[in-house]
This record gives sequence, C-alpha cells and structure tokens, in this order.
Amino acid sequence: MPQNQDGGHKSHAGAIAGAVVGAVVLVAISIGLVSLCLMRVRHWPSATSDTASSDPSAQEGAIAAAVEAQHAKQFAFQELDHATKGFNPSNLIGRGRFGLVYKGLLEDGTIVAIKTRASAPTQEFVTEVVNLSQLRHKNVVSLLGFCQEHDHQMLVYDYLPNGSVSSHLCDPNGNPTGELDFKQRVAIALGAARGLEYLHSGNPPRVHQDFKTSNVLLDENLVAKVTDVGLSKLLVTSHNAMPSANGSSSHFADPAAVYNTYRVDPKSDVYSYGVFLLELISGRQAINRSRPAQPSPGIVEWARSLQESSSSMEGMVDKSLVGTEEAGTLLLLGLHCTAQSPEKRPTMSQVSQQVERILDKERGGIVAAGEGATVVTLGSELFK
Ligand SMILES: Nc1ncnc2c1ncn2[C@@H]1O[C@H](COP(=O)(O)OP(=O)(O)OP(=O)(O)O)[C@@H](O)[C@H]1O
Repeated sequence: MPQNQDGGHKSHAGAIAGAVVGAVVLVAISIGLVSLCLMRVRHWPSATSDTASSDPSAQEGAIAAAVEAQHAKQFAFQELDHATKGFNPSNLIGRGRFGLVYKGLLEDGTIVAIKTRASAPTQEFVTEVVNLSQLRHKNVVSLLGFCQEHDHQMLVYDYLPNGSVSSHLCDPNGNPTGELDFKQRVAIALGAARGLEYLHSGNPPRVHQDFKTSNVLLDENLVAKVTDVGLSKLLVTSHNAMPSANGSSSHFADPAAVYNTYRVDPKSDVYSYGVFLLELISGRQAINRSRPAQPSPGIVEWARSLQESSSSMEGMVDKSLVGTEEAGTLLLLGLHCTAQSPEKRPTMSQVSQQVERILDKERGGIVAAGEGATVVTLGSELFK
C-alpha cells in the first residue's frame, strides 16, 4: 500500500530520532563502564613509588593482578611506619623465617601484624601476595596486603590477639601449661582442620607446606586460624629467608615428601596436621625447644610405640586432660594422619568430619567455641 508523503516524512524523522537517542545511550553506557574501570585501577595504588619496578609491563601486570584479586592492598611505607610508631621495638611481636613481626594500628583502627624483611622489590612477590590475599575463610588468617618500599618487603595480616596455639600449650621450658581444657582443644583442632580443608578445596588445591602448631593462631574468642599460608613459596623464591625461630618445622614435615621425590601434595599437610594433633592432646612438643640438641624420639615415633606397647593411649594424654574419654580417639586420629604412606592418610575433609563429631559430643550441642577466652588486646591499649 503506498504511503502518504507526510506520514513517510514523520516515520523517517522518528527513525532518525530513535537512532540518535540509541547512540547517545550507548555512548553514555560506554563512558560509564570505562570510568568504572579507571576508578578500580586507581583504587589499587600506582606502581610509581620510588622503589617500584621501573619496568612498565611489570607495573601493568601488578595493577592488573591487583584489580583482578580485589582484596590485596598496597600499603605505603609511611602508613606502616606510622602504624608501628616507626617500627618501634615495643611493637615487635617476634621473629620468624620471613623476618621481624610488628604489631601496628592503622588509621582506620584495624590492628595488624606486619612481617618485614630487607629485600629489593620483585614482581613475583606482588603476584603471590595478590593470589594469597584472595583466600578468605573463618579459619585462615587474612592477608590484607603488602608493601615494597625502602628496600623492604612487608606482609600485612589481621592481628590475632591470643597468639599461637603452641604458646598456650607449653611454657618456654617446654613444660605443658594445661591452660586449655579439652573442649577448647577440640574446637581448635576443628578450626585448624577446616582451615586446611578450605585450602585443599581450591582448584588446584593449595598446600600449606609449613603447617605446625605455631602457625595456628587464636583470635579473641579462641577461634583457630591457620597462618603463613604460601609463605614457603615466598621463601623458596628468596635468598634472604631467616632461620626458623624455633626450628620446629622439620618435625612437622611429611617424611614421604622430604626423603622421596619432593612433591607438593595435600596429604603432606595431613601429616603435619597429625603432628599438630599429637602436640595438642599430649601437651608435649614435637621438639623440645629448650633442649633441641638432645636426641629423643620424635612425637610420632613416641606415640606409635605407646600405641603398640599398651592398649590405651592414656599415658600420652596431657595430664590436665586425663580421664577425657575422646582424647585417645584424637591421638589415634593423629597417628592415622601421620601414616607413613600418604595413601593411607585421611583427607582433611574426613578429618574435619571426625573432629566435628567429637566436638558435638563434648559440647552436647551447647558450648560455644572459645568459651573461657580471656586475653583480649584492644586497639586502645596498643600504644599505652
Ligand atoms: N597475624 C598475627 N597476629 C598475631 N601474632 C602474630 C601474627 N603472625 C605472627 N605472629 C607472631 O609473631 C611471631 C613470629 O611469627 P612468624 O609467623 O614470623 O614465625 P613462626 O611461624 O613463629 O616461626 P617460623 O617462621 O620460623 O616458622 C610469633 O610469636 C607469632 O605468634
């Protein structure tokens, strides 16, 4: 049907107007998207600090990785210097293989633990930190960010006010303190198991490689959190690792991984968890830190010989826990985890389930994890 001329003009003009509006909307959306991306990039600090890599592709890589991760923050040296009052010795918490550890208070009130070592900046460090800071779990200490300035590399973690599990089990002479009751120990065992289970559930699984009692920290409610995840890798790629402060790592290391072909396998963490469990329930250190040179059977051999020579594990249980029905079950689980052959060890998910059953039984479904926790450090008390 032929169209009336006027109507033809109108519909033509309408089509043009529609196309213009459409184009304007499209341009507006594109501008919005581009500015959103730029804002996100700006949110991650630029790599133009005086010590950052001068390689533009390395800078782009760092920023791109950081944007992708959306968790890591690059702290300015000045910020951490301020947080620790100039890395004042009064804020020094300790020393580990990475270096010195300071407690700090950020401007926003967050209390942090800052690990610092002398090192030139590297791209590998940024990439690995960005990777690690994506790990978020109730039972894993959060890595908040990093700093690479003034010839130092620093890692910034959430601060855990109740220290490591090892510091609660024994005094500096290696004698059991009996500080933690059985329920608290089982809750700690479960938290640590879930932390490792979470790491192993990744694709590919992340293996801790240095799991031990001093790498399980306790928060204000005595909730256990696994720390130093991925630190082994950072230390392998660096030539300035400090010696271990307590020399305990080797006693937790899976002999199957150390003596055979070196392999990174979740079952090696299961072995280390078994040693942790034996320490937790026996109150005995895998190595006596006050007499490290004294030859003595390792905790695994000791537990195994006790199991073979008597039908009960009672003799191995921390004195303050004697009479606790399920303590022996946990020791047996520790032995199962430290089976020589990795194939015979349970997975961390099986371990979690078993420990959870024991905790449920102990709690009778009522008691909350961390009941009885008393030592809490508030931000306001930090710089008294
Ligand atoms: N996030 C944190 N919150 C509170 N204290 C921490 C934190 N991280 C580490 N610490 C404490 O700082 C000290 C040194 O810890 P670090 O992890 O560097 O070494 P380590 O694990 O004890 O030993 P190594 O590195 O030799 O295996 C320890 O007393 C530890 O409990």
